[in-house]
Amino acid sequence: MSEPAVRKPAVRASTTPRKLTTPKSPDVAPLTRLAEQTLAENANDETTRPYATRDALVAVDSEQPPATPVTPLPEPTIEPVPQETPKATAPRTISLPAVTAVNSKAAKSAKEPAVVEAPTVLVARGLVKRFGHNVAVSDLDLTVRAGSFYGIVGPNGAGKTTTLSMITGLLRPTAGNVTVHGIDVWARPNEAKRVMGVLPDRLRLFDRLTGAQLLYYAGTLRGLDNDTVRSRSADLAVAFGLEDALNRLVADYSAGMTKKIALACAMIHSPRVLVLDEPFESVDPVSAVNVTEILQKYVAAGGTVVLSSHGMDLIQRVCDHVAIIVQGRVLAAGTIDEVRGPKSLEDRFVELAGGRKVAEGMEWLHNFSD
Ligand SMILES: Nc1ncnc2c1ncn2[C@@H]1O[C@H](COP(=O)(O)OP(=O)(O)OP(=O)(O)O)[C@@H](O)[C@H]1O
Repeated sequence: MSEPAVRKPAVRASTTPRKLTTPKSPDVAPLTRLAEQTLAENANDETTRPYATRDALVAVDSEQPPATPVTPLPEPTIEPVPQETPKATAPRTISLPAVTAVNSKAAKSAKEPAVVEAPTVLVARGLVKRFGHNVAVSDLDLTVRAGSFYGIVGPNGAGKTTTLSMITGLLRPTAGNVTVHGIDVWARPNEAKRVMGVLPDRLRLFDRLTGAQLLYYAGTLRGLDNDTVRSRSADLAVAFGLEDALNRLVADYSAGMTKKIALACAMIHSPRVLVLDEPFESVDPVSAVNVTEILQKYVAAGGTVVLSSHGMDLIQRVCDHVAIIVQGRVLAAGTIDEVRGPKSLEDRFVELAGGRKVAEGMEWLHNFSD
């Protein structure tokens, strides 16, 4: 079968694969190695294979298949992707509120110029989504650059999930267009989906499979061979703390475990872009730290993460860029420091989202019924 071709954009890893320091947590070491190796390998691979298919990433005990035997799925047919120069898309400047003071952390500021210089990997222009009379997303623009850790925040019902669903080819826009790595998501959805790993909101998994089977299914669907799927599944299980759960049905997983196995499925083919809708929802603090570290190293190796979250502290700490969406529109976008100005991101968010509401007329709640 001929290998599909996807044009490799210039990302930081393509020139000088960055050497990562030994991770603090031994749990994420295998995945760190995986991300580093596969991204560097992809970047240097001029035959432009969409997924890294290393023969032996990490030593795997082939004597330890998933407890429930898995019938290998037939090799999926993957359409060749024509070599194509991505359209030079001039990023539209989203007007930012005047920033009078910047309270930047040295480390964050140091990496921002590199991100700003990087090529665009995700461009959304004029996105609109109407559900009947309800306009969920209204003329929304978004530009994400390679190697960026991009946060999307907004109040409930702001249109974050709707936006991410349109970006990832899961929900057809009423108007507008999206390109990922120069590929028009809605004109060439199969090609666009190959370069993305997606964690949708309220994802319905095939939960009558075990975790191992689900990972196997995800990896095989993405065109990985048996050995690679097994080795990566083992790495991902360790990284997400799911080793002991791999042989249990996903239906019996807790909410956080389900989120983590879905996240693992999104990452197994080492995509260039990860689009994650509320990846930390229900995830315990220790796992959240591990997941964050994995994503940070993925970004450091040249990957791009776009995630939505209600965790302002997390976004401020982890992301280099943020967009605040309110009522389906981007009200502010840019580096974290540009958007928040002299305030905390949370205060800026609350201000843009309409301010805090003072709860009045709730005296009945203080007169207990018993
Ligand atoms: N399938 C649908 N049919 C009708 N309306 C929808 C549908 N999906 C979303 N909406 C509406 O679109 C708007 C945006 O919803 P969306 O789920 O994108 O918000 P969100 O920012 O992700 O919210 P949250 O933070 O609560 O997850 C809401 O008014 C919602 O009711």
